[in-house]
Amino acid sequence: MMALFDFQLANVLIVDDQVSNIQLIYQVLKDDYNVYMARSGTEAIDLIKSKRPDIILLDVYMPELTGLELCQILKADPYYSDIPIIFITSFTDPAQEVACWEAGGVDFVQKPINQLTLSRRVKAHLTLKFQADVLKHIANLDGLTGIYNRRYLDEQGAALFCHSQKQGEAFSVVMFDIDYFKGFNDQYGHLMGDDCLKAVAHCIKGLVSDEKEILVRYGGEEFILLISGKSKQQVGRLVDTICQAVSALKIPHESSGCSDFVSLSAGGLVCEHPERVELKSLIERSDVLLYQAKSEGRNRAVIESV
Ligand SMILES: Nc1nc2c(ncn2[C@@H]2O[C@H](COP(=O)(O)OP(=O)(O)OP(=O)(O)O)[C@@H](O)[C@H]2O)c(=O)[nH]1
Repeated sequence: MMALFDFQLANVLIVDDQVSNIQLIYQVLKDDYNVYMARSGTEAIDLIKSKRPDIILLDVYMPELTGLELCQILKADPYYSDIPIIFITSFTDPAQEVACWEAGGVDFVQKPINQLTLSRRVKAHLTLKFQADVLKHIANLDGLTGIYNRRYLDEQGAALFCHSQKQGEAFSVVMFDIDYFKGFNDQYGHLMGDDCLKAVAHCIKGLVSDEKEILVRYGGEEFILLISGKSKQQVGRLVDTICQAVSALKIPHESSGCSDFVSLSAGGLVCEHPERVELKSLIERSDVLLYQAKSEGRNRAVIESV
């Protein structure tokens, strides 16, 4: 049977101030995973940012930043909170065990380390983590078009917006809507309507970059694109490219009052200083601009900056 997850791609981080402990754990795991090692909490934070480990094996007692403190820091950060942390402990005091659970650890391995227990625990928690990742991914996708859904917008849109605010980069919200889509459904039927939605979503997605742009299906025939770090001119060019690409699909639309083919209207707001506003208000204002594009004749984009 084919393995469901490729464990060899898993990144495992060992954090311990004692080289001998690191070496012992490394020997147990090195053939099965990508193993990274840190000798202090601060070194670990750098590796966590650059390698984004799938699991962390963390010594409880370390000078400066302790394992408990590092665990608390990671659990408080939504970006890292889902990384499972297994504490490597030598304590016998139940109160310290409680402190590890309260800090957010998922499990313990006692020193002296039993190698089989260590490797089984790591495998078990990696399996749970990968299963959770898959479920989360599926929950964030729109069932019809396969692009992200509104739930993803709520989670990751906020994260991208926050990133722009911190970096002081422009942030834009663009709303797209298929013109006269009710007429399309009435004329060609809902199944053809579904195919049209899929084709349009696929077309837009192909023009969007993954890193600093988020595309979601917002409602029935509405899509939202969030863009970080682009000027009004750049956003205008991207929106034109998207609208032209959808028209170039040449999906016949006899009930359209503005084109022979399926077309888009778009409303976009480019915010030069996102630190002064809320994402919700940008979405509302881009909706007003979309409405303006509709009332000015459809098959067009209205882009403004604030
Ligand atoms: N086939 C299909 N149709 C959908 C889906 N979701 C929403 N719709 C349809 O999309 C249509 C949206 O219609 P309206 O909101 O009146 O907008 P419109 O006809 O596009 O008019 P304008 O936006 O003003 O150009 C409705 O007929 C919905 O039934 C879907 O998943 N599949």
